Amino acid sequence: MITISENVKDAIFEVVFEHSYHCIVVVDRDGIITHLNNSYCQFLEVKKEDAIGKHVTDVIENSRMHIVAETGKEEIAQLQYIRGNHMVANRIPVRANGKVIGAVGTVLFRDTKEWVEMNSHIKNLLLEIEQYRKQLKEQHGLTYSLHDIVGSSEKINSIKNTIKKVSPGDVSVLIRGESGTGKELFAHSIHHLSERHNKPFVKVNCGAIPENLIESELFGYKEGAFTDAKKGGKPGKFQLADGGTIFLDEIGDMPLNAQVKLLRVLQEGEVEPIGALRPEKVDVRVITATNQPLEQLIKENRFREDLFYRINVIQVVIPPLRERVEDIRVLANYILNKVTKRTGKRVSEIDPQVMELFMQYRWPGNVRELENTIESAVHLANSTTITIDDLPNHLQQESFYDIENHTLKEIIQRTEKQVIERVLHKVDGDKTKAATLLGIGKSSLYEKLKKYDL
Ligand SMILES: Nc1ncnc2c1ncn2[C@@H]1O[C@H](COP(=O)(O)OP(=O)(O)OP(=O)(O)O)[C@@H](O)[C@H]1O
Repeated sequence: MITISENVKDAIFEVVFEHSYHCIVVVDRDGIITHLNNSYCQFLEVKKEDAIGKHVTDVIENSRMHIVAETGKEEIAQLQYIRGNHMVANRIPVRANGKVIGAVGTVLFRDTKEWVEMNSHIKNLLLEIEQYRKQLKEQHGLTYSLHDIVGSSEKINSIKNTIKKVSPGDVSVLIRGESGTGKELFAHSIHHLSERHNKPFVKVNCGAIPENLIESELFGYKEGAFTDAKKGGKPGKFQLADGGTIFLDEIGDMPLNAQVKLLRVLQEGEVEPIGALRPEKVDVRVITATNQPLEQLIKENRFREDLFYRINVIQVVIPPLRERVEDIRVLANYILNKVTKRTGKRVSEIDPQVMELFMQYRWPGNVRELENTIESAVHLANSTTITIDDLPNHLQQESFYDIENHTLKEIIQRTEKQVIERVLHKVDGDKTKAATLLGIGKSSLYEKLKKYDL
């Protein structure tokens, strides 16, 4: 390991601190300024010797440095209004031997002009990227492939293998699974791996189209077919997907009359637009998805049995997230990475306690719910780690009392362990303060720390 002598360290500090164009301030644990660089002095129009030794709030407007020095929670890219300007401030706690001993603050843009210029530059770049994305999507009509399906469980790997086998060719695939399990993602992947990959992928949510419009949406209409019909008519989703794949989501919600027409497409390869004199040929692969018990709908005469056999040539069943707990860790980290890249927030970790909660929770909304939970936690997080406090209340509570899988004793012990961990975190590991807050004796706290290996 290379060791750097104290002299060299001082020289580096001098260059970074004094010759930086950014404004830098350092405070101690009580919020007293110990260092203020020349850039900051000039900007504030204060003399260094007058500022050092004063409380930071007496020298810098709207400062929160003293708060960061107390809580130990960093604050990144926060707007701070100083001397008539909106600045971007970063406040980072300084720790020694595990304790917060102060904080360093930097201000990135000394005037709004620099800031506005930088902002509009970034906005332009983002717009450009968005434009390219749109073009790509228009050309290919799809966004996901098998590589985007994350998971390490046996179940997911076996589904991926099935997908690889059935993707080439035109066989119809029925994808079943609860909401948010990734049915659309798998449908995209099948298209991506098929010979049709550079032709359109068209998604139709059968549950979202009013019953009286579904036929014209799916099969189109001809000019003059009805009073409000557009001049020149309108192609249906099947015509738009010609040569490619149509993904019929929520197929169980399709009305019976549209089911008859769909069967015809599957049997004859023909669609009949409303008002057309004769059917039109289309070449479309059909992938369907549902969360409904189609067999039950057949018994109730709400779904055609002959259609069921046509769409159900290959069936892919995606298990709910709670039945493949092994995927949760890898999915959560993948989603965290995706969200932070998109938002630019510096949150890089998920607290082990949170991960434990994620593994216990039942995830009724599956991967979509996990995505939403992590996205909101990233926005709420005050540090680089997602903690329990950043999670929605219902999740904290429900997972605390998972009565189906744990005895009362286990729940009480886990609750006790989690409460102690949270209190210790709050008081920065100070055991005396923790015992007082918990209302127990210090020796009792030590016993519990030993018991729970904390
Ligand atoms: N295995 C996975 N790896 C990565 N992302 C996933 C995975 N499964 C689901 N997702 C993500 O979860 C979200 C929900 O997935 P998707 O829309 O495909 O679910 P769905 O089953 O079609 O839901 P619904 O039935 O409500 O339409 C999407 O943002 C998707 O990218």
